[in-house]
Amino acid sequence: MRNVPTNTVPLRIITPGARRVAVLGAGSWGTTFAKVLADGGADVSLWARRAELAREIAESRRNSDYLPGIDLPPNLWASSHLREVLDTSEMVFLSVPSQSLRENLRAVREMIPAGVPVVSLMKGVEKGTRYRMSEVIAQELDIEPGRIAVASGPNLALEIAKEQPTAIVVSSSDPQTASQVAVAAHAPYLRSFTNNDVIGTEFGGVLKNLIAVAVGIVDGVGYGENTKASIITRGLAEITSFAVASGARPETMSGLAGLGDLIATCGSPLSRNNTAGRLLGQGYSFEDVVRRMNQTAEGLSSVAPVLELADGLGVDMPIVRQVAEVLAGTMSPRDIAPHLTTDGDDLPQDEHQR
Ligand SMILES: NC(=O)C1=CN([C@@H]2O[C@H](COP(=O)(O)OP(=O)(O)OC[C@H]3O[C@@H](n4cnc5c(N)ncnc54)[C@H](O)[C@@H]3O)[C@@H](O)[C@H]2O)C=CC1
Ligand SMILES: O=C(CO)COP(=O)(O)O
Repeated sequence: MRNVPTNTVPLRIITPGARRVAVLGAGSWGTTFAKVLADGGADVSLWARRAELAREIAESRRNSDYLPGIDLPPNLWASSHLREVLDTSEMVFLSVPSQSLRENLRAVREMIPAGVPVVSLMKGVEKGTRYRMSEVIAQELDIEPGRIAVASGPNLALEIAKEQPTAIVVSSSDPQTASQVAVAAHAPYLRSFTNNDVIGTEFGGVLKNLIAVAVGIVDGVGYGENTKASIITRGLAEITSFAVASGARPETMSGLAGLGDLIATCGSPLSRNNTAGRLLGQGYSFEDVVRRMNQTAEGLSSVAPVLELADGLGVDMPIVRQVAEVLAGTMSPRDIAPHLTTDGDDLPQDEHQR
């Protein structure tokens, strides 16, 4: 990170008439999304946990640890003080690691302006409780579901920060909230769609991470495109079964938040989940992988709660189960070929059977 003087006061630019939005979490996605919102015309305040990062963003318009080489726009301001960031905001976006969401919400509960939409940008499930992020938000902020939205899609942060065009879907049970958020969450390089399938949109983002870990594992082992394509295809069938059994619509899983994100995450070395899998496939232990990753790989935390949910739903998830075994060290990465592995009792299996 660049050294910036500590005795200067970052300036916040206020544009008359501009929408004022807050983003909590200044990692790669929170900062990129703050840029999207600012490029879409909003005045954005971004909360960074570390004061030196807030200062770097506000003064140098850079987040050099997470988004090296990216210039941030002048209407994006940052602070490490939650109250300053949330004050007068008309919309709040949340982008902290999923396992820390509940504690962060407890800290801001009293500061979020009444009646404003609250939007999850996160792709995880809470360990222990197995709640989706929108459920944690509803519980901790005690707000009606129609005020909550989730946004998901093929959204590798660094590509978007470089203004490479992509799309995202904003979902809420209240179509007005979804539209309001989608209007704010756009930029010349990011097109926002809407839907009202919150469960599918959220689970799409969670589940594709697990398939990306599996693809990373076989990549690390040295297997080629057939293996990866088979895992992606059977992975889509597996995550669709899970999501539909949870109440999602199947078409959401073939949309941006499902198939779209699956392709992006499974195919890119920028994906942290894919990278974590590749390290496992190369023989690193789970502990080594966690030590080497200095960014959030949500899939590693979501495996256990997703499998617990699958058990309750009676849905078989062979790929995710084998990822769990590799993580636990009870299966060699070389043996992960979930589309091929069977005890033989259930052959032949109809490809379209769920
Ligand atoms: N990076 C990406 O391309 C995308 C990420 N996401 C999702 O966004 C969420 C955030 O991930 P990233 O920004 O990528 O992670 P990151 O690892 O880049 O940044 C996480 C940020 O949270 C901070 N943090 C760590 N522990 C915290 C705590 N206990 N309380 C508050 N802040 C804490 C870190 O200091 C860091 O600034 C995840 O759920 C991820 O799945 C969604 C779409 C794209
Ligand atoms: O969600 C993402 C892309 O849509 C980012 O994936 P990773 O968290 O694996 O980097």
